[in-house]
Amino acid sequence: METKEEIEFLYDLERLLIQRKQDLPKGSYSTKLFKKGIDKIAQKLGEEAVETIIASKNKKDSEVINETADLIYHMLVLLVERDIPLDTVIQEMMLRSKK
Ligand SMILES: N=c1c2ncn([C@@H]3O[C@H](COP(=O)(O)OP(=O)(O)OP(=O)(O)O)[C@@H](O)[C@H]3O)c2ncn1[C@@H]1O[C@H](COP(=O)(O)O)[C@@H](O)[C@H]1O
Repeated sequence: METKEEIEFLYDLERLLIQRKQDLPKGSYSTKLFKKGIDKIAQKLGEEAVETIIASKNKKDSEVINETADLIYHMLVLLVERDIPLDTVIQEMMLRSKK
């Protein structure tokens, strides 16, 4: 299973989202979310979670994968909005795995 490249991609995306939040370039969906703020971002995360749940029950794997990708993207946007590094979440999960 490939892991390093995929995890690196998530960190690259986190860095890109931090840039989006700082620069707010036009035509960027992330800019739109950062301009609207935490209420909109949290709402989108909730919607994507519900869509993932629905897909998991009666849809093809490809739809579950699509919805999960939307969910993870919006989760990263939420973490960036809150200035919480992805690292700190992963470190919390690593702590749990040692218990
Ligand atoms: N991974 C994603 C990603 N996943 C989902 N989405 C967007 O999330 C939206 C979800 O669709 P919806 O129908 O729920 O939302 P909508 O109707 O477009 O918008 P709302 O009015 O509901 O907010 C779509 O517009 C998708 O394009 C994403 N937008 C961006 N990225 C990544 O973020 C990077 C930066 O993107 P920009 O900020 O757009 O340049 C891209 O290169 C990608 O790697």
